[in-house]
Amino acid sequence: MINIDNLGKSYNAVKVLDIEQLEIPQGQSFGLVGNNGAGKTTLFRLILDLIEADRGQVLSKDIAVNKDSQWKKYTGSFLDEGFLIDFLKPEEYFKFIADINGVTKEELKVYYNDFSDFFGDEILNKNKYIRDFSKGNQKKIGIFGAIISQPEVLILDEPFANLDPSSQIRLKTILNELHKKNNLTMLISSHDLNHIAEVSQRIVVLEKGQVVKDLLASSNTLGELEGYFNPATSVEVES
Ligand SMILES: Nc1ncnc2c1ncn2[C@@H]1O[C@H](COP(=O)(O)OP(=O)(O)OP(=O)(O)O)[C@@H](O)[C@H]1O
Repeated sequence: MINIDNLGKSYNAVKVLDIEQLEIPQGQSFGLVGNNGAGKTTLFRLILDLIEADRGQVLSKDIAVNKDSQWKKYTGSFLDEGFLIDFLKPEEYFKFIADINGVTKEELKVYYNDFSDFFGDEILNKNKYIRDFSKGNQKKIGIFGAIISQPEVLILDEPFANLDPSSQIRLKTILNELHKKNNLTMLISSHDLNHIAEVSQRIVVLEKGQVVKDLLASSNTLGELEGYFNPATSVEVES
């Protein structure tokens, strides 16, 4: 579904991404972890053709994302608040995205209903511009915006950050249900190893722009990740 081929990006002669080969098959829930500055957002920005690679390419359904924009029709994403239109109210923003993607008013109403627990009483009918919402609520608006089009591919950068604990739990349920129901290909980054382990079938660790671990989820995944990020706590896992 998404193929990364010999992809490299540097800033000021410093390599920030260097991935020879990475394939994310259709329907996989793919978690991306790594310390600050490891290159997670850079990878997502390259997949979404928001920045230009120095070398290599990203293919979505075998077509280079920087050569053809077909992928935009089936890809939903939210990386940061730059994706929002902050002088709109949430409903105006959602309608804008719905209109672009041919989602009807009725369908949008159904999605509002599906997301009512996640939104709480904080997002809809507030008569407030997106810029005036808290960081966590802006994140909820962005995540919902990415999902409205019912994409085949969903890319979210640190979706759990800034959310309160109840919303984090609800988001995990939403993502797992979407993944299962729609055979969604899901790319999610997070600093929270527990969360990422709960929503991913596969977890890749980036370090200094390189893939240093590529794990298929199992009962040992969390322990392996904790061992990697904090070797002092590493415990031998009996097989
Ligand atoms: N526009 C830019 N100009 C210069 N350096 C950049 C630019 N964008 C990213 N970088 C650098 O690239 C490296 C990777 O950044 P990136 O944001 O991809 O990391 P990250 O893994 O998402 O980090 P974090 O977990 O802190 O969000 C960092 O060293 C960052 O400073």
